[in-house]
Amino acid sequence: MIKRVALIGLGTMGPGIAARLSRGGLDVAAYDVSQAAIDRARSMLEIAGGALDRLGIEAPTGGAGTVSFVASIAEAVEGADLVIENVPENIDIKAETYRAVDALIGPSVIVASDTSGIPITKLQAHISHPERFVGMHWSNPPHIIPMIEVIGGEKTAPETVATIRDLIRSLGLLPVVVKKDVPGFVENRVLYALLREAVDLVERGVIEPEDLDTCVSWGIGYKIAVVGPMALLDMAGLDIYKSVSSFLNADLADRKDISPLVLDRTGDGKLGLKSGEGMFAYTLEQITALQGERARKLVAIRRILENRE
Ligand SMILES: NC(=O)C1=CN([C@@H]2O[C@H](COP(=O)(O)OP(=O)(O)OC[C@H]3O[C@@H](n4cnc5c(N)ncnc54)[C@H](O)[C@@H]3O)[C@@H](O)[C@H]2O)C=CC1
Ligand SMILES: Cc1ncc(C(=O)O)c(C(=O)O)c1O
Repeated sequence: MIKRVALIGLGTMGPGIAARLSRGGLDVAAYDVSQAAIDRARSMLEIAGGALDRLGIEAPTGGAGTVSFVASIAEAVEGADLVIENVPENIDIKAETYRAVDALIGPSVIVASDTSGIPITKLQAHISHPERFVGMHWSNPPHIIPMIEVIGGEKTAPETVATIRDLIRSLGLLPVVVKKDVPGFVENRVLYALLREAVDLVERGVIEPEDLDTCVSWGIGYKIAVVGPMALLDMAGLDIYKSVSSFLNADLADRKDISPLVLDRTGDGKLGLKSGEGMFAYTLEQITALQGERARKLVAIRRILENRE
């Protein structure tokens, strides 16, 4: 049974994951190399807790778990049943983290990565018990989005996948087991197909960025939360999809490299909210307001989708 979790990496994803796991009754030992990240994570925990309250997510009968911030990987993994790695999406940084963890844990401890899409088979090569290594891909913001992908690599034992799937279920979340270890798994393959087309349309001057967002959010986005793509095909009619895809598929963006628009912005340090400018420019007040508004609306929509409103 999983009761104690070591969480390594407290950037964008870590604090929300810690908040959700502890609300579900687990004890989390959280570690980051950066003191600034730890300080930020402390305040994020409180904000995430507020969102969980508004979602009506209560602690189990045994009570909520704890979150403790610790000063080393060794302290984090001590007594842990599960290690969740949340360090940057860079195979070298992840591999170094696994090597550090590997030397400190017993063979029964499961190591999970929140990688956005590096194949699990590649990552598990850096650990001495690859059968206990698994992908556990949360979606941002992780304390609010209930779906989590579970991915086994070539050497992952089926029991490891089942343990993580059951843990997610026991927390009242929605596990989706991905059957093949393809890059990007499923969520990000679909998201990145959409993002490639969206960036391409803006880059080619087909539409302004603000109008692209209105089109996708109020068109596809609004309905896709209610009707998934497979059900959408049935509602539209497969005959329509057949006709449109017969001429449209050949015209869709299919670039294999990173778009010049994204390379230019990142080259200028324009990374989005974290740097104050990306596709759009933001003041500090706008960033705070935007994050609050995102949480408020996602909570409200989730309550409706769960038939709780
Ligand atoms: N940002 C997103 O929307 C999502 C990201 N992910 C994935 O989750 C992982 C983490 O992503 P983010 O939170 O966005 O990254 P981030 O860059 O915001 O945070 C990473 C954190 O790891 C820390 N770190 C770096 N090396 C470390 C080490 N050796 N030991 C301990 N801490 C270390 C950094 O100080 C930083 O606070 C990545 O694999 C990413 O692809 C998954 C779902 C969504
Ligand atoms: C742009 C982008 N990339 C990756 C992810 C992820 O799920 O890993 C997300 C997300 O929203 O969670 C994302 O927006």
